[in-house]
Amino acid sequence: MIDGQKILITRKYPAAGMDLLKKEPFQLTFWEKDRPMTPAELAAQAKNHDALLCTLTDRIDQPFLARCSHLEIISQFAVGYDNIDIPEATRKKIPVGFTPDAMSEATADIAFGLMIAAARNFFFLHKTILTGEWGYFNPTGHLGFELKGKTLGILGLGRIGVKMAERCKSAYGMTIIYHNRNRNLSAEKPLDARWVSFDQLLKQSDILSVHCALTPETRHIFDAQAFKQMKPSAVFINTARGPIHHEPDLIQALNQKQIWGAGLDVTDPEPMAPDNLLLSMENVCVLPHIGSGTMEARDQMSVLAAENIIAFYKTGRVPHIVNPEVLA
Ligand SMILES: NC(=O)C1=CN([C@@H]2O[C@H](COP(=O)(O)OP(=O)(O)OC[C@H]3O[C@@H](n4cnc5c(N)ncnc54)[C@H](O)[C@@H]3O)[C@@H](O)[C@H]2O)C=CC1
Ligand SMILES: O=CC(=O)O
Repeated sequence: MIDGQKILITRKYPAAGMDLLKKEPFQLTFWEKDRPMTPAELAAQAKNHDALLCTLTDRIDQPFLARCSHLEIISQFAVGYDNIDIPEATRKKIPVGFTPDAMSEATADIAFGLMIAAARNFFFLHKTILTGEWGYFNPTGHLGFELKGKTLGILGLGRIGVKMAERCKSAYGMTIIYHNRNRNLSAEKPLDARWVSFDQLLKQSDILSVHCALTPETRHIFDAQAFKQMKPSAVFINTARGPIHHEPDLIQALNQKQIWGAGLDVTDPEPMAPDNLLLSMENVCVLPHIGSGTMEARDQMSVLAAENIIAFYKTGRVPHIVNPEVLA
């Protein structure tokens, strides 16, 4: 039953979901600043609240949970939840909600866009106009490559990976290979996709697009050893989480031409420093974590994050939950 529970809302989230919360008899606290709270601010605020609506810039780690074990629900505005210590929240019996599929199309669009942008040097060539280097049409300068018929390798063929594969198959007739811990049998047939080992994914992909969660297993899975196995003509795309690739190793692989280029929507750390070497490289395109950055996706994320809290207090259930065992 909703009866004046205090909800801490850690950022400015789209009105679509916040209006749903405002219609209920909650006591809402909105953090009005444009920056995230520091860990100390977050813990101090959360101490006086029953529930938290947070996002990937909030560190919900063991020290935070030790201070805030009274929280009744944590509702994450994102599908990725690597900022939350899920085992610890589960031990403390705190249900964690998230917002799956709200941004699958939007994020796949960014992966697809980065693939074309890196294959054709979009960002670097844009800068040559700004610096006055665009002289004449150059028959041999800054040539990219075509995507038709190439092999797309996906690490993590889940909700977003499938959308990326669909785009590449229908636009360019690409061959789809993927690596997951468990095969995605329902996606294999429509995509004509083939499961391969991680090593084979590295060796066979012309475009390698990352769509798995950041976990201890995937952290720095793209390191010097991995890049060495890739084709010198390959493009590496990461729209999942920055720490999945080891940035110094990626820079070295690009410098040594072990791979052809990279398209990144995520970096480690975020934000990336403006003087980062990757930003001056010809075949590299970097975006500031905007995979879910459409009005449609962000509205839907906001609605799902609000609904998770409302449903929890009305029914005891969380429609989109990371740790269902807490409510079992
Ligand atoms: N750039 C952005 O703004 C966005 C980034 N993301 C990131 O994308 C990730 C994926 O999102 P969804 O597709 O919705 O998740 P999902 O759970 O549907 O798909 C992830 C897939 O990765 C596979 N996987 C997990 N661990 C693996 C491993 N060690 N090796 C190989 N495969 C593994 C899973 O089996 C699953 O098929 C999120 O966790 C998030 O970090 C999500 C949304 C927006
Ligand atoms: O990075 C965004 C997310 O939803 O996860």
